[in-house]
Amino acid sequence: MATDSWALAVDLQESSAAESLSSLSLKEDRNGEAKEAAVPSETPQAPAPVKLDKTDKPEKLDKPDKGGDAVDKQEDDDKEDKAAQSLLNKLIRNNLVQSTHQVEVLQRDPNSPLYSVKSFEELHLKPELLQGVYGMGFNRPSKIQETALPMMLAEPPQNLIAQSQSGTGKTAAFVLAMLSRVDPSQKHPQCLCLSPTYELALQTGQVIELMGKQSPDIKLAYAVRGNRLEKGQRISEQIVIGTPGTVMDWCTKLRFIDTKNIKVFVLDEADVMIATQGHQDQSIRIQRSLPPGCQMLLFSATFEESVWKFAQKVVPEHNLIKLKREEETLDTIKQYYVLCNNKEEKYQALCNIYGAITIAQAMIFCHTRKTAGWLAAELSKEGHQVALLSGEMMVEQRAAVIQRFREGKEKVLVTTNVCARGIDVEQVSVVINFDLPVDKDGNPDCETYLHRIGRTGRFGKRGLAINMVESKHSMNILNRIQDHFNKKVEKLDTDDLDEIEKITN
Ligand SMILES: Nc1ncnc2c1ncn2[C@@H]1O[C@H](COP(=O)(O)OP(=O)(O)OP(=O)(O)O)[C@@H](O)[C@H]1O
Repeated sequence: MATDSWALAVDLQESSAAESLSSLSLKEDRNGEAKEAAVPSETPQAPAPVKLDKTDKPEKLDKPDKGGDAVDKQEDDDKEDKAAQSLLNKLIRNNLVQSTHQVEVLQRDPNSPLYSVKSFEELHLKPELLQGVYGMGFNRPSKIQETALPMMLAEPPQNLIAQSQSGTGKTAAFVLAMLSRVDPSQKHPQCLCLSPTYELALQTGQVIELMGKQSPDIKLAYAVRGNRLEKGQRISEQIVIGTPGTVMDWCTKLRFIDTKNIKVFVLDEADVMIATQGHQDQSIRIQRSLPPGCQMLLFSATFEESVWKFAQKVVPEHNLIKLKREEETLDTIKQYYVLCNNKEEKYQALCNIYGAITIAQAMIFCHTRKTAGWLAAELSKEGHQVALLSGEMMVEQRAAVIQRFREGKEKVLVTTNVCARGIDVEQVSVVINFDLPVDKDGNPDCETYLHRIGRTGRFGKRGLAINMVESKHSMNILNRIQDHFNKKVEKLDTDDLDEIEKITN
């Protein structure tokens, strides 16, 4: 592995979904109301069902048939159909427009070829992995995939520390790298992946299972709390995913995992990892038990000083992919704030937002369990399908709540910080910070802010983040968050329905 570092700015133009827009076709029901946007099979991801909101509906839907001249009526209908069609196209476009970013790539090996991989084919993946990728509806790699995959798959293996915005495909990138390196004929652990939470371990496990669907000989084991093995048992699965505490026990104390053949070690969501007491030390201990030459890969959406120090400790001699601060927030996520005086006013603002725009699914973040419980109850009374997720629930219960939300059984998820990070639900179009994220000293928690708003705007989709500001103090917090990311958060007057509607344009 080479040692010098150099920098390269790459223009990130994720064009695949944008290109596919032109081929979207529309289905209408008998009323002319949009039911769904049908997407041809080569489109990388299915768009969220698109609905016309009340005011956007073509007049035809509300007007009684006046009778009269059939030709005039036909012309009227045609015009209205066109208007409906163009409106729908706009909505679909808004939901799918992809983002352009600048990624700064600092790579340690000046001689390494400058890859700009344009397709998954060019990565020379095994055919069954290519099938797995396409089977998930991925057409083209995202920038982080395009940039990181050649480094991760290079021979001899190279270490990597990589940052990319929330929802840009980091998980898919390292899953592909792990699956590529496994020798299916060898029945022992070869790849070890650490996730900071039980929920994230399960979610990443699902991605491994999906992507590895065409590789039936590659098996996966979950090293998470509650998963018990017999004393003396040895894991034969080639990939192990788990949380640091359990993985450490399985590697050291219980010896279920033989680490001597591990060739890839992945540390996901490093910023979340180090925020949890004990995880940092456990991760380092696990890393030290791995054989020399094991490839180390570390991913994070943010890189505060502490994350950076930790990353350097666990990933020596690394390549580096890093974002500039102002690129950390995604332009596809529009950010607003609403001024309120108390929690009742915040609740009213929320109702006004729901009254004005169509929201596929929303996540609402509260500071305390008490507020979360109150808000969930109020929203349920209004007839919303609400799920409540908070820290005191058992991990299995939490995973079940997230799964139901993912399946769309509930449309609103009210939560404390438990769910701020990593959870991937494609249909979340709005994130509401009912309370702004602060740390235990009451200072703005910018990392958590970034993770929370990153629950929407997944993979280039458009998203809305709305912050409820309740006092001068919380305005001050928001100002500091704006300064941190060098991004303006616009004011929104939720008493003005027209203004709320505009934010979806
Ligand atoms: N190349 C691709 N084409 C289309 N969709 C993709 C592609 N790669 C990933 N996705 C989808 O985009 C979404 C976000 O991807 P992923 O979870 O890998 O992002 P992430 O960067 O790990 O997010 P986070 O930082 O929040 O953990 C997922 O639903 C995933 O299936």
